[in-house]
Amino acid sequence: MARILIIDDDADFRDTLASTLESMGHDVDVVGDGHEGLVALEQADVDLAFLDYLMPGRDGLSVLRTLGERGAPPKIPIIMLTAHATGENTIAAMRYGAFDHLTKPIGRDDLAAVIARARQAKAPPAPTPAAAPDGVESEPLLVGVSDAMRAVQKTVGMAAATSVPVLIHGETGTGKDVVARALHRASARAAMPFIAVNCAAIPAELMESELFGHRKGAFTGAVAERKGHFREAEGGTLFLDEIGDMPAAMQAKLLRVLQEQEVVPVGASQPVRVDVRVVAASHRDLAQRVADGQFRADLLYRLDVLSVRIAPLRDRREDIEPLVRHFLAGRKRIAADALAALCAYPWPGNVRQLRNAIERGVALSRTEMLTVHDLAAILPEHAAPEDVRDAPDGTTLPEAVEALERRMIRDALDVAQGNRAEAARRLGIRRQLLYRKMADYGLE
Ligand SMILES: Nc1ncnc2c1ncn2[C@@H]1O[C@H](COP(=O)(O)OP(=O)(O)OP(=O)(O)O)[C@@H](O)[C@H]1O
Repeated sequence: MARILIIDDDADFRDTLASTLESMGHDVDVVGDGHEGLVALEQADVDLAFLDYLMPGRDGLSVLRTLGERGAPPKIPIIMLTAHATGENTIAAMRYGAFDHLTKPIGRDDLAAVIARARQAKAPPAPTPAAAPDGVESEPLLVGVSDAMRAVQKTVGMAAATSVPVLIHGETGTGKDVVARALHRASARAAMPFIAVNCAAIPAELMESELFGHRKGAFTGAVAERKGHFREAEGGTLFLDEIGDMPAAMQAKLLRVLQEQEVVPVGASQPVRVDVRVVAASHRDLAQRVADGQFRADLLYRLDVLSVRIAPLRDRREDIEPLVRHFLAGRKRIAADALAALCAYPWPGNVRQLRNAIERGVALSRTEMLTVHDLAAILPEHAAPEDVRDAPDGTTLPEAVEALERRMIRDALDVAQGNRAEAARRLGIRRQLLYRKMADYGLE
């Protein structure tokens, strides 16, 4: 049995949660706003608390934040509850020391599970009291509602309260850069620079000077002093993308910088101290690169203090709809069948490909609603299933016929190398009909 505090302004929700918890054998205290909640958290002798996010006056985030600023970060696990989880409020809650961030309504099994986890936990890690920027809700950056993306958001929030290195894994286009930026923005370094460097794009011989800088005259072409990305990022975050492509000699130098917290500019005799949080990312399997002798194991351990794994988009299809709406940004609406097709598509290029597809759709469609007809232009590969029996459940006969027609027309045009008269002949239809269908399906 635990003693549990509920802080929520919604009386109905509060009472239902309280009676559920009581029926599970717990002792429950309730308060109805953030001010009382703060007092209760500082004074009451409870084992854990459920804290509502949106409350008039002092909201849940402000309660957590104030505890941190008063130097009394939550000593007990505090579970943030919200009806509207966003990447931003998830990151912010975890950043300020929430034990977990859950969405309402919360079922009995989930309640039991989180209480068990919270009771096993030791004191939650103290968040750094320095304030992150205001307006956490201003610009949604890390969009996604899937369990996989919620886990990423929570890790980003927890990592933001520290300055340790973070290693981000994910296929190309999954959002590694977005995660690194969200981490920086949620951290106490937010007002300082965020510098992103693509290690794969820098020639090996220039990398040392790019990262650590050089003195004037250090080598031919060094006509002026250069600071280098580490020093440009002073006080902030340096994002080293495609770290797996870093040449071996640079890996050794980077390891030393991480160990010593100082860089030696090319041509300089004295090291310069740096205060930089390093976030690295790779689309390669770095453990495999270590096994292949292409990446230093000691550097991997240094970088991989906290890991964030971003799943490919095809493995978190629940994120497609919120991403589509985020990228449309209100410029157009989208028809249900078009959305369903986008959700079914495998997205080998992940979120980047989805974003580009939406941009193309917005540019190429003349109506204010994107329909399934626009998809042929958005996704050139948007093909009908090879066998109509493979069509997703719920496909109607007209949709199946349309998909088949579209594929046959495209194939005939391919075989006829774009010659429409020839394609019409192969299809056994008149040229005018082919033209009309091509226009209907956006195949021109
Ligand atoms: N969760 C997300 N919410 C909003 N936008 C996203 C999200 N994930 C990715 N994007 C968008 O998708 C595009 C690709 O993301 P990003 O550049 O971060 O991918 P990446 O994994 O760093 O790619 P690469 O491996 O090529 O470096 C960007 O335009 C980014 O804004």
